[in-house]
Amino acid sequence: MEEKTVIKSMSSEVVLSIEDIKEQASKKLPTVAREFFNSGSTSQITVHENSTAYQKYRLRPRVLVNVSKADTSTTVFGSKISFPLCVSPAGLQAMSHPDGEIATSKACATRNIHMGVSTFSNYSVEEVTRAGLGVEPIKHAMQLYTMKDRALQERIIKRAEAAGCVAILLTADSPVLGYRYNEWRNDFRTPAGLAFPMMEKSSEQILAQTHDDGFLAMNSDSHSWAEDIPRLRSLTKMEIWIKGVLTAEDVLLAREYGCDGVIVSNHGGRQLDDSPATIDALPECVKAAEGKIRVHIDGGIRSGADIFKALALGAECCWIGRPVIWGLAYDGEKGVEKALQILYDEFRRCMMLTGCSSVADISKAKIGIARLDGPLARL
Ligand SMILES: Cc1cc2nc3c(=O)[nH]c(=O)nc-3n(C[C@H](O)[C@H](O)[C@H](O)COP(=O)(O)O)c2cc1C
Ligand SMILES: O=C(O)C(=O)c1ccccc1
Repeated sequence: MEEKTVIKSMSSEVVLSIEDIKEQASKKLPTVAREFFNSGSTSQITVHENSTAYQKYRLRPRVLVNVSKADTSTTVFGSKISFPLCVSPAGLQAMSHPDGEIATSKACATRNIHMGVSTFSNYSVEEVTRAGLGVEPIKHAMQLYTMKDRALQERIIKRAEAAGCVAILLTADSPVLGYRYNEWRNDFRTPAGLAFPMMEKSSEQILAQTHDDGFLAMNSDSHSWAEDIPRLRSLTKMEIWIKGVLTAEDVLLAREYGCDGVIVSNHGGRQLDDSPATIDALPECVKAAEGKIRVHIDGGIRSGADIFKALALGAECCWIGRPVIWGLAYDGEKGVEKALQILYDEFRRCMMLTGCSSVADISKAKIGIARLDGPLARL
């Protein structure tokens, strides 16, 4: 009787995986917030496939390799991070936990990884960068939209640069928001009391609009490579990355326009549904990059093995969105720390068990494609 009680309480409380954190978050978040965070657009094809597409890859371990000095670290934005992961810019983090992006920045500093700051952050870029000043200060990248109000966009750029951000992540996949049933069904609005300081908007102004209308009023759908990239280049010394690339064609354009990197991303399946899982778009993007432009990836990454597979397919670094939001809902800063710790531990063990002593050892030779009708297909 007593033993059973112990086992039951352990199984309901022990949080060991990102899935566990998601489950804990689901218990804490109101339905409207949970649906806003977790959903993709229209039929939910892409949001789902972002994660499941990783399952077709299998690992090809090498044995009897001395991995006693396995080193998971890598360099991103010219500075060393503890493993190849950064946190994607996601707006409205204070809807998940009151400490929002401040807690995320502190957890990133504890784990020594970089962080993207959304234009729709509930805390200012100055506050968020300050919170990341740990033992080894981490780097922040400012996420930017192609905005209608160019003067406001310019103020955001200048503030980000002055606050110490090292890169702009230009979100290029959102001339309009994706078609999101949950937001309309729930008449989704930013909760009272939350502000968007980078948008220079108060809680009252925000409440007057739905998310969809607010976005429509803000974002420019007349954006273009030729108009926007040279303009941004003239405004800042920060690196310029294009977030939302899914094709070789756009990687070639990013190269042509002198961008520093691309993030292969479908916005976590929230924009164009039926676009490919990012891990499936990655190979053509890496090929088109020819090592001349950096290639990162986000979307659906939920384990250390997923990070390993993305690196094996040529990504230099991975980013995560929802796992951080779930960590925040679960336990604020500690919850994000936990999510990052899980991914770090899983990635490290994955490296060691596949016989990799450094991130540079992770290559195509370490993975294959599982087939129902035959042996593992080599890449
Ligand atoms: C709640 C939420 C808010 C987001 N807000 C932004 C944003 O403000 N700007 C942006 O470029 N991407 C935004 N994204 C997309 C993320 O940057 C990222 O591409 C995506 O979450 C990665 O997929 P994952 O959540 O499956 O890890 C958001 C995603 C979510 C889930
Ligand atoms: O919902 C999103 O995907 C997104 O990009 C966003 C934009 C503004 C506020 C919050 C999230």
